[in-house]
Amino acid sequence: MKVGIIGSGMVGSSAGFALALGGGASEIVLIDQNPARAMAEAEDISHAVPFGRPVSVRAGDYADLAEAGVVILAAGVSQKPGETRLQLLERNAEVFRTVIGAVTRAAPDAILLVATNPVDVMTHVATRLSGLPPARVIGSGTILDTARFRSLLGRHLGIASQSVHAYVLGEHGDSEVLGWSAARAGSVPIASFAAQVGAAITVAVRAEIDQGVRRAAYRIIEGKGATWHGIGAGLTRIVRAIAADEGAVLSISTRTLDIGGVPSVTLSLPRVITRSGITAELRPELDAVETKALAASASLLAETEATLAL
Ligand SMILES: NC(=O)C1=CN([C@@H]2O[C@H](COP(=O)(O)OP(=O)(O)OC[C@H]3O[C@@H](n4cnc5c(N)ncnc54)[C@H](O)[C@@H]3O)[C@@H](O)[C@H]2O)C=CC1
Ligand SMILES: CC(=O)C(=O)O
Repeated sequence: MKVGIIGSGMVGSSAGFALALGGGASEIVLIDQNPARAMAEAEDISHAVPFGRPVSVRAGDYADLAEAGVVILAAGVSQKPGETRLQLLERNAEVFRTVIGAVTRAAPDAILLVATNPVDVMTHVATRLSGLPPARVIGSGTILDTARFRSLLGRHLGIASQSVHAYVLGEHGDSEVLGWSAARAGSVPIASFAAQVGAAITVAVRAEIDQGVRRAAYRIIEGKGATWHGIGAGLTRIVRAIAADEGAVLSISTRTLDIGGVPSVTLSLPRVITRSGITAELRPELDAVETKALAASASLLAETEATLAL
């Protein structure tokens, strides 16, 4: 499957690198408003290919997206230290106004996979500007927050993060909701598993993991200016699910109807993803606190969407 990547900065190039090594693509086309950057990243990534599996990696223009199965959107500005994701909206909506039409004209059958922040609202923007069905316009959403949650829970419990089944819901941002009440390790509810291995999830542990997930981007941006490896791998996971028609359940963002009293808003829930895009969505069982927090996250995102003239 051909995969296009618009925006060959840290996120786009990390996704290209992870895709080249991690499978899912037979051809990767990197595009950037700075063609020299796209060419340099494509050349650098292509030098990793002999250590992995065969895949063509090159820089290109929009015409080179013809017959792409997925186009990743990673163009735009990222947060400065202390800046929230939502503060990027106006600048990145302007970028999408120039990019989305060019992508859909060149690759009308591609699934759009949005990474640019604020990713939920940018997925809404991409859906409106492209006119594509929401099932084919997917935001990476909370796939990264879910990975952070699983990683910290796995570390606390002394097990592989792959054996933790837990999701972060709602906004990929400050109002996100950690789904503690539905979390499982193996097939066991997380509190029971924690008690059985002598690693109780106390109020303090829970608060530390919550902040570990919710504040991760701020900490990393403070230390190295931006985040890119986690999202590069997360985008690759989504592309693989599409390319292999997996039916994987991933926490990803798309248009969501009737959530927390909000009729329509773009946010993350666990969703089934196949070659056709999103084919089903799951409403996890939440306790009263989580239900209220998800409603607040949905309202905040809907209010933000409403500020846009599209
Ligand atoms: N969804 C997620 O979980 C994450 C999202 N991000 C977001 O991804 C986006 C990209 O971040 P970085 O790669 O770190 O930024 P970056 O500044 O390294 O790269 C952005 C690239 O976009 C290009 N670009 C800008 N306007 C363009 C246009 N009109 N057409 C083509 N290319 C254009 C720039 O030339 C630049 O190379 C940001 O919005 C950031 O907040 C970052 C990390 C995680
Ligand atoms: C930057 C960003 O959105 C993240 O790392 O979560």
